[in-house]
Amino acid sequence: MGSPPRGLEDFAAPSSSAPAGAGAQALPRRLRRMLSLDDFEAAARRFLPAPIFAYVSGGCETNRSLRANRSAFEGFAWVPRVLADTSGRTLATSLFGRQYAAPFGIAPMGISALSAYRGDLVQAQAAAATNVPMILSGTSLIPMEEVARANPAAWFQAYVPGEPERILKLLDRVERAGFGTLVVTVDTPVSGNRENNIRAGFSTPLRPSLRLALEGLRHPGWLCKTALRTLLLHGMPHFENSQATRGAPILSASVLRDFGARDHLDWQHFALIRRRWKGRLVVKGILDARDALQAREHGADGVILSNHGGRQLDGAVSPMQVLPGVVAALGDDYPVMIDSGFRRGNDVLLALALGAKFVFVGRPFNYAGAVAGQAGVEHAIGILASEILRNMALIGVQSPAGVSRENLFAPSACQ
Ligand SMILES: Cc1cc2nc3c(=O)[nH]c(=O)nc-3n(C[C@H](O)[C@H](O)[C@H](O)COP(=O)(O)O)c2cc1C
Repeated sequence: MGSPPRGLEDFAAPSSSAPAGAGAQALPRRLRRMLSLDDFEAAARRFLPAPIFAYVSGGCETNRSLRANRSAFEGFAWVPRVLADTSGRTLATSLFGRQYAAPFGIAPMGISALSAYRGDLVQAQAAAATNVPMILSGTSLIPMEEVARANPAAWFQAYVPGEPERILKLLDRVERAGFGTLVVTVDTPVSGNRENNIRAGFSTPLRPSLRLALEGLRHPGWLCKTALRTLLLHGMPHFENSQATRGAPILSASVLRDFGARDHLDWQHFALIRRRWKGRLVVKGILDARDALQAREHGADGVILSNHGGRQLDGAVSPMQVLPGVVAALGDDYPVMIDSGFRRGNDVLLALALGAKFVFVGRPFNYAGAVAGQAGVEHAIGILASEILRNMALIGVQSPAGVSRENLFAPSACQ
């Protein structure tokens, strides 16, 4: 213990194509103490005003799904193979015809530029530098055009508006901005009951209050490096990307958001999107194999199994629990991706062993951007990548795609 995490390249076999990120360069001191993704959470808890930390970290109601997302991994165990010569192992992973440097990417997170200075850009640039995918949230605060310029390979996530006309206008804007992959999030017909946010004094838009002001003053690092810097250099942030035109400001006395009703959306709306959107189309927020089949039948190029990080339906099953059934229904070739609760390289490998093609990670990258900007996100990516690379050697496989149920103890238990 005590030594800083070694950079990814130190762990990579010479022939492996690993993300750059936390490579050979000396790490800033504040990052040397970040040995695992959870360390970023502890650092962000200190750095961020309590209402903002609560918004990022929280689930909803009793946090049952939030907890289940972590405990879902407990039921699996590896049976490693030995003397398997893994010296040539690589993290390189193909998805949608593109080779990424690792089998994971950054999940879409709304208002990331509130916790980290230019948060969406920071995530996009870190993803570009390390060659992993990053999904820009539809409730982000930096114009999508700017993020696409910084990372032309970034994906865009939409909470599609309720009216067909507004859906089409948004799609046209996303296409003009240059995004090639659209992710449609479908687990938010209404917002989850985030009473934890209310208790912590958080709302969107943020309402100015004495409590918020005091919290800002008690966190001078965030106040100066994120909040005031943003206001001085870029003005009041707005919801930039929820629709074809700029939306409401993030700080406003009125809590009215301009998203409108979405609980009437159905597969016909999705069919409309498919007809208009010529690029790659991914559905995020699926937990039932029947919905995954519907998505494929309606022309989706892939699905992301997700319970929204435990932020929507409290008690929703963890995606890891339904993954084997969904993969069985869709077959081994269809891109089934997954998120919610992934914190370790081990978690990523478990999902791949059960048939997922790719994993997305949310909160840790948000925390990493908050406490250390782009370098922080790159370091977090490097940590996760090095954990996967190390465990591949310990399990005895050459590539992330090389793990399978055969590497798991009692694989029948996970059907
Ligand atoms: C702060 C925050 C904001 C989020 N905003 C969005 C969003 O705008 N769109 C979306 O599809 N999912 C959103 N999510 C869900 C994530 O994309 C992802 O499903 C979830 O965070 C994965 O769980 P994890 O944080 O445990 O890795 C958000 C999650 C968090 C933590």
